[in-house]
Amino acid sequence: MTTQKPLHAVVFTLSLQGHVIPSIHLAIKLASKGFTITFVNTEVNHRDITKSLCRNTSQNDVVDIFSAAREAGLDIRYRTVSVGFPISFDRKLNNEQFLEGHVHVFPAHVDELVRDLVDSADPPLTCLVADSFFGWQSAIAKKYNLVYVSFWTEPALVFSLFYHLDLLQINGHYASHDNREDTIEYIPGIKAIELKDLVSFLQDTDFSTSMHRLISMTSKEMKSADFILCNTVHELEFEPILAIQEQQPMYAIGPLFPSGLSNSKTLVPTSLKPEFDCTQWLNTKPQGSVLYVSFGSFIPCEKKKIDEIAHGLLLSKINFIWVLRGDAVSYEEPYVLPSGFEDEIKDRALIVTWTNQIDVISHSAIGGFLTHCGWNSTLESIWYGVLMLCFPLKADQLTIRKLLVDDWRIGVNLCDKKPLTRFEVAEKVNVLMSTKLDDKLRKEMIKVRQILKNALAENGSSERNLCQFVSDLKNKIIEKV
Ligand SMILES: O=c1ccn([C@@H]2O[C@H](COP(=O)(O)OP(=O)(O)O[C@H]3O[C@H](CO)[C@@H](O)[C@H](O)[C@H]3O)[C@@H](O)[C@H]2O)c(=O)[nH]1
Repeated sequence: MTTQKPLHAVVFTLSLQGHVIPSIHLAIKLASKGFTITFVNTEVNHRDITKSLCRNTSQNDVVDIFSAAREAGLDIRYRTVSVGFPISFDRKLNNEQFLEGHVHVFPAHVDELVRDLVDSADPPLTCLVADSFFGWQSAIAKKYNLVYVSFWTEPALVFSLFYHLDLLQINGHYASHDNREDTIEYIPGIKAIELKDLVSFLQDTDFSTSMHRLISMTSKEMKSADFILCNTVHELEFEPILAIQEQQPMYAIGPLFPSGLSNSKTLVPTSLKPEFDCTQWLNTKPQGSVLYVSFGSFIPCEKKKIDEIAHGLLLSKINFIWVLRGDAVSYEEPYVLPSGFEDEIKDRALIVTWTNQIDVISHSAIGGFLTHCGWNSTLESIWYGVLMLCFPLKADQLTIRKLLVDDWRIGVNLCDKKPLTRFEVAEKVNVLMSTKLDDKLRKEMIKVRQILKNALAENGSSERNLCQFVSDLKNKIIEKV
């Protein structure tokens, strides 16, 4: 039996910038393969995207972020869902409460929306695609007889760590009070990883928190997915991918970027904050002379370290753009730069609260990226061949640093010697910015960049994997009806 109607998938994303961006690009990719997509943004994401576009709307006005995509011929519908808190609820200041609601209250709102789609959508809803970090996907998919696709926005290596949480636990490397210094060599598809390179949450000694309940649920949810989509590239991470594929169908379909990257003003707005345009300033700077500094969208850094980075940038004498969020060091109090800093750097630096990162790192004036090693920033930097000075803060960033510096050798560690000093910052920035074309680091970057480009080329691995996924999904749906 074949189905004539297009596949209809509902896509759910988290209220986090680093997850919304790849989820939107995934939705566009699936729609471009003929899917009907209902993309569900949280109300908070929707409000922030709308605000960042400076539209004059009230909370109830639904500005459909996919309208241009639809005009371009894609069947993407747009809905919003409450996460169970009033829109004014500050997630950053009440994280425990938020995570509890995420697991216990949010699912009721999701259920209501999915039920409505199941009852009325045309073409009929057949598939639920959701970020892997929810706790309710498999139950809702099962209830409505939908195929469940888990979407992983981080490297496959990190997926594998969460997937094998039970192994880590049995061996005393998770949820254990021993601070063992061993190298972990028993996870299928991971040759060796040191404890310090595990995702920060897996190194916690207090695992009674909501975050740890969520981690445990995530690990279980992954195993009940019909399919797993991962924003990575097979050739870069084939060992963990092949090991997972022995258990479940996993497809590396990354990097998930705006369609037609040459024009970063994509069909669909993805930014949760207003963007400051840096391109005019960059146009005045010589090629490769500017360091881009950004630590992602929400994790704060210790004030002492940010102060050392500020002084180190001063000492380095390098041009730089620094995305310094108001909450760079704390959600309670805005960060204040050392006195006199802005006067001293005014001819060679630009400090902004948010920008269009792709516009910045694709600019020829950029010569390096001081990054927190978020996975999106990492993929974007590789795509544009920008060398990275790695300063992971938390979460998977510690593991991504290992990939960049130890495995692929395309990044430099910022903090080798603890504590971080301004002198180390200045020294490493200068080393990074003076890297020559024939240096090993740059040669390795060219190779890794080519792997990413090949993956997205016609008949490249990510393209093939996506087509394979669509075909396997169709078969699964036929099996289900
Ligand atoms: O001024 C800025 C700064 C960032 N970005 C974009 O924001 C995204 C940031 O994503 P990422 O680099 O992954 O960092 P986080 O926001 O910290 O992302 C979270 O989500 C990622 C994917 O799951 C994880 O790898 C990170 O550790 C986690 O903190 C990227 O696409 C950037 O291009 C901008 O557009 N403008």
